[in-house]
Amino acid sequence: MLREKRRIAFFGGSFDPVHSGHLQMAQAAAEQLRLHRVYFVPAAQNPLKDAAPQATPSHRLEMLRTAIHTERLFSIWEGELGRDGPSYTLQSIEHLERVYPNSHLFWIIGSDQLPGLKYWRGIEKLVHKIGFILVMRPGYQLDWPGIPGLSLFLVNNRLNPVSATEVRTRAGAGLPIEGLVPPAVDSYIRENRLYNAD
Ligand SMILES: Nc1ncnc2c1ncn2[C@@H]1O[C@H](COP(=O)(O)OP(=O)(O)OP(=O)(O)O)[C@@H](O)[C@H]1O
Ligand SMILES: O=C(O)c1ccc[n+]([C@@H]2O[C@H](COP(=O)([O-])O)[C@@H](O)[C@H]2O)c1
Repeated sequence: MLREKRRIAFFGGSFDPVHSGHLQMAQAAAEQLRLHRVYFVPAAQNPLKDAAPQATPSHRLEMLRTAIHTERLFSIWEGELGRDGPSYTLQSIEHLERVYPNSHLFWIIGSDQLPGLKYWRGIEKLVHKIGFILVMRPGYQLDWPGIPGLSLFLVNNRLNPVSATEVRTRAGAGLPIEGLVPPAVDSYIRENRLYNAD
């Protein structure tokens, strides 16, 4: 009997910190695209961002671990944190396609990433290796990027306006971040005084 190919999604991000929007989008993608697994991929450095993440790689990783540990389908791939320089997705996928042969590979993005997608390194090659799972983000419409060969799989999600910037700003100002991040991440930020939280 022919076995169904495994459907594996990678969810790249700075996760500085991971927040409720990230978790909801991964859950919606997993359900609607019948994913066998979702790997969160913390980036060392987004190639298109000037600023480095505020929290250290080990704090961002620990917050991810604490946020997903009860979710059966979720794991973390730490490969980008161990690489020097910008975290190019193509470089990650060229490695991952060897680790997961005979699988359908996907990369999850929010709709704010669409306008910049054509600037990703080797995007013309990347689109033939993976499908992009697109999650709408308030304020960012479906702006078709016009990249030949691009496969976009649209998730029907409840819009969530939360951003990591909002979490960092509120934590820095001593305001509550309850509901924006899982309770364990909230405690972690306070205990470790991240983002100047007291
Ligand atoms: N609320 C959200 N709705 C939809 N997509 C989101 C949302 N938050 C983040 N994303 C997507 O998740 C991925 C990782 O995002 P990232 O870790 O940079 O969080 P962020 O909230 O965008 O951070 P920052 O505010 O620091 O830019 C990106 O593809 C981004 O588009
Ligand atoms: O490969 C590229 O050129 C590239 C350019 C921009 C963003 N990315 C990836 O997109 C993901 C989103 O990053 P961020 O910082 O917006 O959360 C993260 O995994 C980045 O490494 C990748």
